[in-house]
Amino acid sequence: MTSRDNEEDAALGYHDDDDDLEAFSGAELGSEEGVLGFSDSLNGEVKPRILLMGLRRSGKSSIQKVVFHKMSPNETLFLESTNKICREEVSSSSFVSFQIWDFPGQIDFFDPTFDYEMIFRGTGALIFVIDSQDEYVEALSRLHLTVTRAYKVNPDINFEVFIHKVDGLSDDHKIEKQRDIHKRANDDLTDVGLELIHLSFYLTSIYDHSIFEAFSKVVQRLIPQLPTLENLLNIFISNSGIEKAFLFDVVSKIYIATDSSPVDMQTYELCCDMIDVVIDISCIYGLAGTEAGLPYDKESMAIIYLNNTTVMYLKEVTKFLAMVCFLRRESFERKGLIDYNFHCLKKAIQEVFDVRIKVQQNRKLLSQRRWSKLTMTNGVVNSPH
Ligand SMILES: Nc1nc2c(ncn2[C@@H]2O[C@H](COP(=O)(O)OP(=O)(O)OP(=O)(O)O)[C@@H](O)[C@H]2O)c(=O)[nH]1
Repeated sequence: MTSRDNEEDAALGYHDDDDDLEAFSGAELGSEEGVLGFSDSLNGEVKPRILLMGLRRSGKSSIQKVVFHKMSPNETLFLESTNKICREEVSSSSFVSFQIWDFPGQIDFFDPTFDYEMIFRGTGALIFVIDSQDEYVEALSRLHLTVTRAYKVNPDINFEVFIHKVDGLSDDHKIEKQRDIHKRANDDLTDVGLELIHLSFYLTSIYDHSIFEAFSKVVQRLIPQLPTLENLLNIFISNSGIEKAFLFDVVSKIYIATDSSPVDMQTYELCCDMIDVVIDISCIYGLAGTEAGLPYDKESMAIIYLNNTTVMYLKEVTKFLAMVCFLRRESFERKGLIDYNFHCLKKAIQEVFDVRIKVQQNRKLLSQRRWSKLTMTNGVVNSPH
């Protein structure tokens, strides 16, 4: 934990969910022969922060538990109200690596012990959850207050609004609610001359895949390498006769990149189901007796023939990432070509990671040099560690 973290903890009295962290221990960064090894170089990295905010009982903790802890939606009925800020590290891969802060219901911005400036300064995305099954007037005024405060401290935050619990609404009703919330929230910002602030809206529910899809978009916007990954996937599919390809984080089923053709919900759901099948079968029949963790490795791959002449193909990319693609049966006859192109794609992704690692190392070196200069001028010669 960095000194900055310690400072923040003291300011917040936050609570590190040990169990939660344990659940992710298998998904921490680590190097292993044959897989991308990122641990050393990224240890000193400050991870982008995602804040989960919203009124009490809007569904914040449920979202976190369902997406990152595989909790079944029904179990969330028994979740207790959060009364402290819960912070959790998610480090499934070098690309998907961030902290989630789950806030208890209302945050009092006027409480002097709550240093919101410090919190917003290091934030990458702020997710504001609105319960669509409830009256949302109060939620909208909270959203406005939160967004305007956060924007003043850090204008680079991505503001994401989850119109949540839409499972109880008809399709027409959903669209109507989204339009109304969108209009009111933007009108409020325009009234105070802050129309520059961009809010993104998502209709979500923990009872279907919409919450995973929305979270995927939130995470993607925090990945600086996204355009490069998209480009690589475009090149890959156009040279392999593939119709659609996704790069998935296997643990959370968040897709961190896809080619530039539009994503439809059904395709995304099929990919999630395929990952579940692969992991479930591997849990039962593979890797017996090995240490607990994800039964997913270099050999992991799966082919599913659908009854509409489409083939789904899953292959391991890194310890935590999988490529899932859709193609026609005729195209799959050239599996050799696809595998060769996949090999090139994997190498290219490795290079993207390597550049990131070099940048991180340079930053680390630079800060070490600055540190030693500082200690020398103070007449103390200490090692930075
Ligand atoms: N129908 C429906 N219920 C949901 C959904 N998400 C969460 N809930 C329910 O909403 C209730 C409140 O969820 P929590 O996750 O505890 O809400 P919270 O925002 O963390 O609440 P606080 O900790 O008090 O701030 C629970 O009973 C959940 O089962 C959803 O997508 N659909």
